[in-house]
Amino acid sequence: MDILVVDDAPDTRLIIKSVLKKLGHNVTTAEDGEEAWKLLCSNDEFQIVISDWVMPNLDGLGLCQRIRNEPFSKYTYIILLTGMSGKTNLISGIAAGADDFATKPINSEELEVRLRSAKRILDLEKTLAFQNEELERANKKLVTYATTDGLTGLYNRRAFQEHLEETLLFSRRANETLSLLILDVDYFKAYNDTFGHVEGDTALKIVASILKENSRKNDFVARFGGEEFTVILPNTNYNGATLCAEVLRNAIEKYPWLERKVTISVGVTTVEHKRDRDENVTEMYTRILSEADQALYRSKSTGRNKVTHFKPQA
Ligand SMILES: Nc1nc2c(ncn2[C@@H]2O[C@H](COP(=O)(O)OP(=O)(O)OP(=O)(O)O)[C@@H](O)[C@H]2O)c(=O)[nH]1
Repeated sequence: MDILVVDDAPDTRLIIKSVLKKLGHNVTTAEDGEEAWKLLCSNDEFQIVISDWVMPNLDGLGLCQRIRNEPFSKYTYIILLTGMSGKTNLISGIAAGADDFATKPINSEELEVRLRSAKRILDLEKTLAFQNEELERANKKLVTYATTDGLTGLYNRRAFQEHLEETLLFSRRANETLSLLILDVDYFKAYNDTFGHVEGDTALKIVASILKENSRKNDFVARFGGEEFTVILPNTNYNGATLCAEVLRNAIEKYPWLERKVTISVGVTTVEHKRDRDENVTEMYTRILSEADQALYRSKSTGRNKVTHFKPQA
């Protein structure tokens, strides 16, 4: 193991170093807590620190506290050396973060036994750290699976609803305008029927990447389901939303489609947070989705490949 020995007495440093070397460890020495601290900060390989208690500059207790307050990537096992006796010292040593104690003068057998128990603890720490990392990785994967659409890689409907509800609440609090687009591929049943489902899937993937590429970083692009997509436009007013929708519609129309030109119809709604003061978030969500949907229906029924903004009934 890599061990840092800290003691202001040169004799003690030498004795401990030679005992540890005989036991097969790599040893570095420091004259006091400050020197030890510098070494620890520049080298994260030290697994164990064996430190004297009373030293000039920074003593053993102070060194312990610094190590415990610093989020080193790996656990450092600390053995405090002491000529002192009595419970009070032991308690303050443990409170400062020491793992074990050894009394001076050093006895090589005692040190060997204490290092064996240190190794057990360090191995356990390593296993725990590994398991934690694995858990974190698995959690991240789960979150990604739960919020991502498998075919297009866009956010899925669940993530969309969650994000829209959050954005609605935020925009209402901040009194900001927000817009929502619903985009639906035109005559997609015919596309599938003519070219098959695999080609249909490819077309949906292309549509998804065009939407993503032509949206701003803050816009939230999702696959709502089937051949239907949604884009949340935070802090965007009526004119801005119409412009964004036109950009997306146009980008899809202009794409050099191989099989057959694909177009989309778009429904747009803009939330000003005037009519909805008393609504809860689910009511707001349902209302604005329905508004965008009504606008989409108008785009479909008046020719497709067009953008329609929702107009509230007078
Ligand atoms: N290839 C493929 N097709 C899908 C997927 N999800 C939905 N579809 C198809 O999309 C088609 C949607 O058809 P409709 O709802 O009738 O709408 P449309 O033919 O696009 O007509 P309009 O929307 O009125 O222009 C259906 O044939 C679905 O099977 C998918 O993941 N992959």
